[in-house]
Amino acid sequence: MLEIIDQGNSKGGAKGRIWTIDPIDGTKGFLRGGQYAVCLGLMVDGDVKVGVLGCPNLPVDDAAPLTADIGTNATDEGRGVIFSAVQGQGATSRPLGTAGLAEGKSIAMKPITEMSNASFCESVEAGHSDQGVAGQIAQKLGITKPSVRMDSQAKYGSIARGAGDIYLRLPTSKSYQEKIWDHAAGDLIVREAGGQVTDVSGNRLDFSVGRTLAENKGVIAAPAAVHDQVIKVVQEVLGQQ
Ligand SMILES: Nc1ncnc2c1ncn2[C@@H]1O[C@H](COP(=O)(O)O)[C@@H](OP(=O)(O)O)[C@H]1O
Ligand SMILES: [Mg+2]
Repeated sequence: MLEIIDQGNSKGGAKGRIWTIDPIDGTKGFLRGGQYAVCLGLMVDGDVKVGVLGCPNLPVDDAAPLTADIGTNATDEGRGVIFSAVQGQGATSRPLGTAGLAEGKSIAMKPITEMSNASFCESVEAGHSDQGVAGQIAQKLGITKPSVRMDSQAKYGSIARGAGDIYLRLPTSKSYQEKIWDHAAGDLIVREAGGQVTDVSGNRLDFSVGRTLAENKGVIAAPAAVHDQVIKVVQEVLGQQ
């Protein structure tokens, strides 16, 4: 078993087929009974081709309102969802219940017609994303609803199915490099659901440079139609830091 685990030592990079797996993403969420995700991504020549997120504590219902304690009151039948996407083929969600896997249905991001009605989705852990800066960005965009804080790539799945609006991950340190297994699946699922996923500078996440997203800082995922508007304000606020 240990030998098999030790085979997961790929350096990543721009050539070949590489699987990323995060068996428990959102470890803190798993420990506190909140959100966590089992994450799988297939990259070919540094491009994400397949993404899968198993979220056992999210409700099956794509339309369930997104709250920090989402899923806690759901029954066993009503809880557990798998998000998946294949490049060029859209994104789906399917129930992951006690009865096994059910049929998938197509998911799409929710259009934001009024920015003031939108809300952010961000990490529970203040050390993973700068919540103070997120507050300033919200204010500049005219967003008044509090951010929904949840652990793991469940955030990507939640905005991809239109339950949430915008996912912000704002660097808390200059040196931290995001890991490819924390983002590969979510990046593809959101883009296939009609979203745009970039770093804080508006550059696409680059999965071709190794085990980390060394060329990127932070993550901004939003419906394609408003992504530029969000990046502009992110840049303004970060420029003032
Ligand atoms: N300083 C930091 N900035 C951003 N992400 C960090 C970080 N330190 C750890 N992480 C990553 O944040 C992930 C959880 O993200 P989130 O806050 O969205 O739930 C962790 O995954 P694991 O829980 O798999 O270790 C870990 O890889
Ligand atoms: Mg992780």
